[in-house]
Amino acid sequence: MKKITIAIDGFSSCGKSTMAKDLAREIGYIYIDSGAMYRAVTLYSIENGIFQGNDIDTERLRKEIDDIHISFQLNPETGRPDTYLNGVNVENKIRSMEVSSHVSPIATLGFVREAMVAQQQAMGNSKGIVMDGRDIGTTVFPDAELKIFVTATPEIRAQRRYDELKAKGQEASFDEILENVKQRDYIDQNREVSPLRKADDALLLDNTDMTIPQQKEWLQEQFNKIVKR
Ligand SMILES: Nc1ncnc2c1ncn2[C@@H]1O[C@H](COP(=O)(O)OP(=O)(O)OP(=O)(O)O)[C@@H](O)[C@H]1O
Ligand SMILES: Nc1ccn([C@@H]2O[C@H](COP(=O)(O)O)[C@@H](O)[C@H]2O)c(=O)n1
Repeated sequence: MKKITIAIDGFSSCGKSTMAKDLAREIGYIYIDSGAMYRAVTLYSIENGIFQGNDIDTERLRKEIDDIHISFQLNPETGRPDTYLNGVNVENKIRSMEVSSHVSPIATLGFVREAMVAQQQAMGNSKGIVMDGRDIGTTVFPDAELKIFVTATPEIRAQRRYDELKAKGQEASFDEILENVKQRDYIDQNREVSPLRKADDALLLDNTDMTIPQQKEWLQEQFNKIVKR
């Protein structure tokens, strides 16, 4: 069967990667979490003194961007890809609130986006890929055969993230998560380069009142429609 490219974009914490990973596993495609790449650049910047408080030393980051190598390796325990930064597994570190609260300003920088988009396009050049993010259907793979744009209310998204952190035994504040979700949405939608927006040819999915199995079934149906055409 011919392989296609699947782009899943949308607001933060709305379930993009949950849907994308499940579909990729079912259909035997590669799954790439593009947000993890921006998170890895952010972690690098935090750990290497590129952040001074909330200020970014953009000139230093520009010089060092080509030294930031991001890769993914399947974790046999979770069955999901873990993110590696310069050869080190940073999957847990990049999900911290510290990284979440610094990532969107890093993702506004044109040279960072250029470097990430080039790597993402190289990962998808043989098709058979499901990639989720903010600009996959608009910039990274504008010719993707299947494009989805996911949304849900900020409150439900914050609640899902809060439940996830609690289930992992991590400290979490619902208000802090809600604030972070709203702030990232604002920065992502209003940046100059590749702002978050629905591609004209993307299908809209509001999953506020959907369960994980329901959204999984919906996505599988959309995939089936495309490949059976
Ligand atoms: N329909 C749903 N109902 C309830 N919980 C959900 C649903 N979809 C996803 N979740 C849960 O919501 C949380 C966020 O989902 P996920 O990480 O897939 O979102 P995301 O859009 O990829 O987030 P981010 O943009 O921050 O990477 C996870 O704990 C996931 O299990
Ligand atoms: N294609 C993308 C993906 C992500 N971002 C930025 O990274 C942040 C973290 O992404 P998550 O998917 O892990 O939430 C996100 O808030 C965006 O600022 C991006 O710009 N483009």
